Amino acid sequence: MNMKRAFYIGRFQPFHLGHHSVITSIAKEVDELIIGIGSAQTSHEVNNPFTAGERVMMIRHALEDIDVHFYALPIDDIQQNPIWVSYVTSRTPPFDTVYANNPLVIELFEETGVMVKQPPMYHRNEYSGTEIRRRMLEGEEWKHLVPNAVADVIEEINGVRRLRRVAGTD
Ligand SMILES: Nc1ncnc2c1ncn2[C@@H]1O[C@H](COP(=O)(O)OP(=O)(O)OP(=O)(O)O)[C@@H](O)[C@H]1O
Ligand SMILES: NC(=O)c1ccc[n+]([C@@H]2O[C@H](COP(=O)(O)O)[C@@H](O)[C@H]2O)c1
Repeated sequence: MNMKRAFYIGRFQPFHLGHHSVITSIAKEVDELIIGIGSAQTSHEVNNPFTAGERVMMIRHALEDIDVHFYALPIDDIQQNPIWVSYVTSRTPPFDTVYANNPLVIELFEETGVMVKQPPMYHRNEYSGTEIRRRMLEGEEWKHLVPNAVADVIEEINGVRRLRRVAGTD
C-alpha cells in the first residue's frame, strides 16, 4: 500500500471557507490528509476563542461532503522551533507533502527536507479568521464566511458570546 498522505496545519479559529477551498483542492491530489489543529492548548482568548475539541468538531462536520480520508489532530505549541517538525511527526501518521503558507511552518519543514506546497489564497480579505472574529465582535454578518456546519457548531457552543466575554465587550 503506497498512500499519498499530506499535512496541513492551522489554528482554525474558526475553520472558514478559505480553509475549505484549500482542502477541497488538496483532496484531489492525495489519498489521505492530516489536518493539524495548531496551538491546540489555547482557547478562551480573543485571537483563539475555540478549544481544540470544538475545532475538531467544526472540521469533522464541515468536511462531511469532501471525498478525502482525513485525520484532524490537535497539536500543542512547544517552546523549541528546531525540534518542532520531529514533534509534529511523532504525533501524526507519516506524510510526504506539507501544504502551508505560514512562513515559519514553511521554513521549519523545508530545513528538514520536507516538500512544502503553498496553496493559493481564496478571497483572503474576507476568508480570514481575524476578519471573522472582528465581525463577531462588531455584531456584523459572518456566517456566510464559514461552512454552514461551522456556524451550527459555533451556535451550539455559544461561541460568539464567549468571544465577546473574553474580549470584555459583552
Ligand atoms: N482565505 C484563505 N485561502 C487560502 N488559505 C488560507 C486562507 N486563510 C487562511 N489560509 C491558510 O490556512 C492555514 C491556516 O490558517 P489559519 O487557521 O491561521 O487561518 P487564518 O484565516 O489565517 O487565521 P487568523 O486570521 O486567525 O490568523 C494557513 O496556512 C493560512 O495561510
Ligand atoms: N514551536 C511551535 O510550537 C510551532 C512552530 C511552528 C508553527 N507552530 C504552530 O503551527 C500553527 C500554524 O498555523 P497558522 O498558519 O494558523 O499560524 C500555529 O498554531 C503555530 O503556533 C508551532
